Amino acid sequence: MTQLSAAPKQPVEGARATTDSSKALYGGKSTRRITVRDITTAKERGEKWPMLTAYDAMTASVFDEAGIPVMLVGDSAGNCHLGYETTVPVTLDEMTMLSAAVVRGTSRALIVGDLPFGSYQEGPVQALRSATRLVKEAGVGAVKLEGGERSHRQIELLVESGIPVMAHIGLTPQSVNSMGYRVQGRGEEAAQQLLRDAKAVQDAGAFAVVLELVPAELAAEVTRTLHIPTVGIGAGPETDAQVLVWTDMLGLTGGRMPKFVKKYADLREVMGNAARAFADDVVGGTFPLEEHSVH
Ligand SMILES: Nc1nc(=O)c2c([nH]1)NC[C@@H]1CN(c3ccc(C(=O)N[C@@H](CCC(=O)O)C(=O)O)cc3)CN21
Ligand SMILES: CC(C)C(=O)C(=O)O
Ligand SMILES: [Mg+2]
Repeated sequence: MTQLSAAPKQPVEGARATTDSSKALYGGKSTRRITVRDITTAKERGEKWPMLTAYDAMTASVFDEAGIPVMLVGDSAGNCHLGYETTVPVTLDEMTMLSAAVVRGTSRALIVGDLPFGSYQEGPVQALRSATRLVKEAGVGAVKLEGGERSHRQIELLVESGIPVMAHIGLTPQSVNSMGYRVQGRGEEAAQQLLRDAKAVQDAGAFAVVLELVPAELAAEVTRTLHIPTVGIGAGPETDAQVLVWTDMLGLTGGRMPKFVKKYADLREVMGNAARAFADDVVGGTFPLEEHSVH
């Protein structure tokens, strides 16, 4: 991480207190990495927390310094970072490389690596082999996989083996070819299935569960029912945590956004303007100037 080492790894004492977006989770003092246990006890204290995706070391270092306590190396890297249409083609090799970069770019956040499609569906042994790569080669502190009841055996073996698991139920994008991108849990039967999925992943030992694109009232009920934290995306305001895809919330993704996205900046415009200004300068001969030149 030589390129990034110019930025202080351990922020100077005092500077952090006012800028930290998650003081409570960090206890306002510790410089060690957040652990799964910190996340669990946050629910007992009634603290909400933010999670963002990250796919590279530099972006992750920005969020780490901003005090984001948990980062997900999401397989949304497929469409947000690698140029695929969906998350389906993403490979375990790609997730390992991106996860390693995010771990190198951070010193405080808990890093969760997403297991990509095809790396755990064969069964618990395949799941353990894949998760072990993310833990050993990339250094993630936890992994995430999609599916409730259908993935409970995978979750059990990973947890037994010492790998913390974040589950993911509701809309599970790796199943886009069979379920589409539709709201899940609407209607009594679908709501009961979501509740069964939530209990199944908790019983299997997951330390947290993502609820994606489910009605707010149902997400609130799941959050009250479970003792593990719920992480919402398009799941209303009552979940214990919220996650957004970083390129969506910073306005870089472009195109039509899902309804649940809040855009906190327009990096697409900022970066486009900068690129156009550079191009104009070069074409017009106003860059470089004398001050940018060596003799
Ligand atoms: N850029 C990006 N942002 C995401 O949040 C995201 C990804 N990519 N890729 C992986 C999954 C896929 N996700 C998606 C994809 C599409 C919709 C979508 O079209 N939602 C509609 C609602 C459809 C309905 O009403 O049933 C919307 O308008 O919100 C939602 C989540 C969430 N994840
Ligand atoms: C949307 C989140 C939960 C995710 O799985 C991803 O970014 O891949
Ligand atoms: Mg994902």
